[in-house]
Amino acid sequence: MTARFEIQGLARKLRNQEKGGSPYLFAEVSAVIGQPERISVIGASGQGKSTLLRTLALLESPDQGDMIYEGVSYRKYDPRMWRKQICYVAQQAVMLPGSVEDNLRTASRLHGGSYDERLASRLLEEAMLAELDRNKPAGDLSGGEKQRIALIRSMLLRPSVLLLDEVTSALDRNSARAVEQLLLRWQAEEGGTMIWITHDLEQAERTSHRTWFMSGSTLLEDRQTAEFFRQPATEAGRQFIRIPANEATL
Ligand SMILES: Nc1ncnc2c1ncn2[C@@H]1O[C@H](COP(=O)(O)OP(=O)(O)OP(=O)(O)O)[C@@H](O)[C@H]1O
Repeated sequence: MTARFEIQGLARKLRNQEKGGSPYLFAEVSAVIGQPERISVIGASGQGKSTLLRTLALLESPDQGDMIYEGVSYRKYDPRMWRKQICYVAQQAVMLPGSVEDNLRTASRLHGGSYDERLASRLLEEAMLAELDRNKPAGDLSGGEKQRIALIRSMLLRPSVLLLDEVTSALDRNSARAVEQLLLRWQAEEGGTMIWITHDLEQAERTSHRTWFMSGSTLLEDRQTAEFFRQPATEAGRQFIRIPANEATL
């Protein structure tokens, strides 16, 4: 089977390397995504998770390695076309100028697609934003509202790979659960891949089949989620999810 999305030996160098330390924020990151998948990305703060996802979306350039989407290297892609397929949703949502409605429409317009009004209304409702005044200036929204509008704005592009950077971090528990359900439904219907950074390990277990654990400047474990949480393969993984070494094999 041809891989849909393949990452080969991806590396990002540190701009200011500390003496004696690794010259890389991350290196030798390789993975194959052969079919639509739900992947969670976990690891301690500062391991380069956001930078990895931003690199996958070509918002930053890799210093080494390759990324191949449906058989074509990123080097041969128009970055705009790449980002339409592989779309990054930031933790700190940035609103475009104008109203909520302008924000929802602009992404489709910028990417040369048509605006799907019905899908927009459905996603707003599922994200518990049905009552939101779409004429309101987007800059006046709360942090949690902005986060959901930014997510929906990206989903309206129907990307094949959705890169989610802690997209429920500003939400209360009910809204976060609603967004989880929205994303799970979307993935089941659209058949796309989600790669989702989260610091909420229960959320990772609930929402993903596969887990990437970043540690020691690389993708240290790439495992089925259930297996990873039952028995990490590395001491760093065990410590991260706090399983004592003598219990991990039980
Ligand atoms: N090329 C680079 N050189 C030096 N520092 C960098 C580079 N790219 C990113 N950083 C810094 O490295 C740190 C970790 O990056 P990043 O935000 O990707 O980690 P993270 O694992 O997502 O962290 P968190 O879980 O706290 O969000 C950040 O302080 C970031 O500014």
